[in-house]
This record gives sequence, structure tokens and C-alpha cells, in this order.
Amino acid sequence: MRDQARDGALRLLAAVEDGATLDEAAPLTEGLSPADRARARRLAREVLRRIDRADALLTPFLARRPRPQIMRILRLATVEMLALDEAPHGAVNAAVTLTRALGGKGQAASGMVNAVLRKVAASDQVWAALPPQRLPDWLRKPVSAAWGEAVTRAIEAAHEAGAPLDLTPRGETPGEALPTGSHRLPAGTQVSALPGYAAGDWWVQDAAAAMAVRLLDPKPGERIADLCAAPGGKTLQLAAAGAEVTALDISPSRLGRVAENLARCGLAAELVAGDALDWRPPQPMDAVLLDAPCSATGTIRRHPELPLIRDGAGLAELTELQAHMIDHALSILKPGGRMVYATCSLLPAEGEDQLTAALARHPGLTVLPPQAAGIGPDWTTAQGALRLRPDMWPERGGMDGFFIVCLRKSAEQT
Ligand SMILES: C[S@@+](CC[C@H](N)C(=O)[O-])C[C@H]1O[C@@H](n2cnc3c(N)ncnc32)[C@H](O)[C@@H]1O
Repeated sequence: MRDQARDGALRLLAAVEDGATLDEAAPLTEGLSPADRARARRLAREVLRRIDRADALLTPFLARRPRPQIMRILRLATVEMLALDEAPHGAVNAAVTLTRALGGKGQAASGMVNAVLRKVAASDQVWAALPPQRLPDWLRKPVSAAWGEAVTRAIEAAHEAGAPLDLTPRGETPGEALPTGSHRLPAGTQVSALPGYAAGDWWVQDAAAAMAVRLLDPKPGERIADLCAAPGGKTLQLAAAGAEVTALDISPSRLGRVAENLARCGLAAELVAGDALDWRPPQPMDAVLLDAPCSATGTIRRHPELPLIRDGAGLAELTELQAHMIDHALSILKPGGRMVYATCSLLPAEGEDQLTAALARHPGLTVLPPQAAGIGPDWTTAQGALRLRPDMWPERGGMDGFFIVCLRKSAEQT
């Protein structure tokens, strides 16, 4: 019988090599059962987290580099055996079957695949000594310049480890309560099977992402604009706090997900599909949340394909857009109003440097030091922002990378 999940994983890996995200590649596994589809995606993610490590182990066993399809099969079996505790005979047999299914060239290569993977199966000590996958240079350089080599390596280790499932609670919520208020469950937990999902007692949101609204500290009745709202995790937090929320997003389809999430949780917000830079409220807002579009390099634990398919191109346009959005957000805020600027990025260019530049452009703008519960001693920057990184909370399973700052507009400004 064909191994549908492994076959699906190989198709996903091929699509990522062609530059697709795993979300974009998802239709390639549409014909699979839900369980096989989920397993295919999990296998693909686990391989993407360890391609360099698998290649470093495999290369000495290969007389010459095989064709891409065969290399993907070798990587998958290597990761299954050495990182996912799959029994060698099952992983090797599956790899040989998948190789044979490639036709004539596969038939010819199946003996080599079998022999190489038997050596791989006996290489657990070599595997354990290999370092986690390095960030690509365009990302590694600024990360290492900001926090040094040891932190960069710890971030790389956290990327390999993947991400647990975090929930933001509203009612009764499963999982371990974290110091910041989020709840945590093991990676791979099936979300829709958890109690309270349909009732909207909680929603899925990384513990770091949940900190943006905690820093804004919304009050009941405050008029708050969520300028980049979809899929809506932060909109839900604002609405649950009793704020009168206007949630904007430039993507109508993504805004549809905000509507679905609000409906599931029995919460309300005004929804506006459009460019935040064009939107002006009838009266200035009490507070604004700007969870700006960014490189998403803080989410590599969940999206391990990002370092492979991005090269840092477009970063200058993104940072320019972020700066415009900060200026626009301040222009729709009442004097003395609060604004949170957040990006799920590891790059200081999208965080610390944006704050420095915004403070220089807007005399009278001040940083409100983070006050929320559970903030670790090393999370706050000298400027009073939160710098969250995947290597933080290592004993609890890490968190996404985020930069978050709460700003107060001068009371004198008009
Ligand atoms: C980081 S995501 C927001 C995540 C969201 N705040 C949450 O917690 O679920 C950034 C969002 O910004 C939206 N976006 C990008 N450019 C925009 C613009 N000019 N105006 C409004 N939304 C924009 C994207 O469609 C995307 O949904």
C-alpha cells in the first residue's frame, strides 16, 4: 500500500524547494485523509527544520549527490529515524518503496537508498553532535549583531525544537497556565478536539503574540483601532476586554477569518476591509494597536520554510511601510492616547530601529514601560520595549520572536 502521508510530505518539500510556503503548498495534499494530511505537514515541517543537519550526515555516505526526489526521500527517512524515533526498518522500507515508485531511475537507485539509510540508522551519535540548522546569512548577521553568537545559536536550537500550542484564555481553558496568562499544550495537540473550542472559551495565539494587547491594557468602553487585524487573535483580546473595537485589514478574505473568530467567541467588533493608511475614524481613537506587516521571522518555529524561501529582499519596502503606518496610527490617536507597535520579527530593523526613528520623528512621544504580569527580567529593552525571542523560556518550550512597544502620544499634540 502506498504511504500517503510520506508521499504528501515529499510533495510539500518539493513545493518549498520551488519557493512556496507550506500554506501555499497545502492543496497538493488535498486528496489525503485529514489524518494523512496532518501527518504529511508535520513530517515536512520536521524535515525543513533539519535539512542542513540531514545533509551533513548523509553527504559522507553518498558517492555523488542524488537527484532531488531521491535526496528528499533520504532526508525524510533520516529525520524520521534520528529525530522522530521512527523504527529504522519501517523508515528504510518506506524510503525504498517510495524510491522504486519513481520509475526506472528510482528502481536503479533503490539499492543505494537502502544501503545509505542503513548507515544513517547507525549514526545517532554523529547526528546528536551536529549543530542545529543555521539561519541564512541575511538573517543571522543582524540577529548575531544584536544579541551575539550564543543567543543566535540558542535561537537556532529553538527553531529546531518547534512550537507548543498556546491558547489565550477567556473562559475555562485547557493546558498549563503560563506566568503571562496564556495556556500551553504540547505541540501536535488537535485544536478542534479540545474542550471549549466551539464555545469560544479560548483561541490559539502564541504566548508572545498575546503580549501586545496586554501591554496596551485595553479598558472597557475605550475606542480602539486594530489596524492590521487578521486573523484576529488580538482583536479577540481587545473585544474580550470590553473595548469598542474597529478591526481593519487590507485583505477581505483574511478579514473574513476575523469575523468567523469573533462569531465563534461571541464577541463583536466593527470590521473594515481596506488600507490602514487610508482610514480615518470620525473622531480620534483612545488607543491604536498596530501589529504591522513584517518579515515574520519571529515565527520560524511554526513556519520553518521561511528561511529557505526568503532572502531578505523587500525588507526596505516593509520597514518604510511600517514607518508610514506608525505615523498614520499616531495621527488618528487622541492627544495622550496609547499606541502599541508590534512586529513578529527577529530583525531590529523592524523593531528597535523603528522605535528609535519614531521617537526622533515625534517629539513628545513617550514609551510606557511594560507593566503586564509575568514579564521576564531580560525581556525589556533599555528603551522600555519588549524584545521577545524564541530562545526565551527554554525550560517551558520557548515563544515566538516579537518586538512590542507601548507609546503615549503627547497630550499637547493635536
Ligand atoms: C501580522 S498580521 C496581523 C495579525 C493579527 N493582528 C492577529 O493578531 O491575528 C499583519 C496583517 O496586516 C495586514 N495588512 C498588510 N498591509 C496592510 C495595510 N496597508 N492596511 C491594513 N492591513 C494590512 C495583512 O493582511 C495581515 O493580515
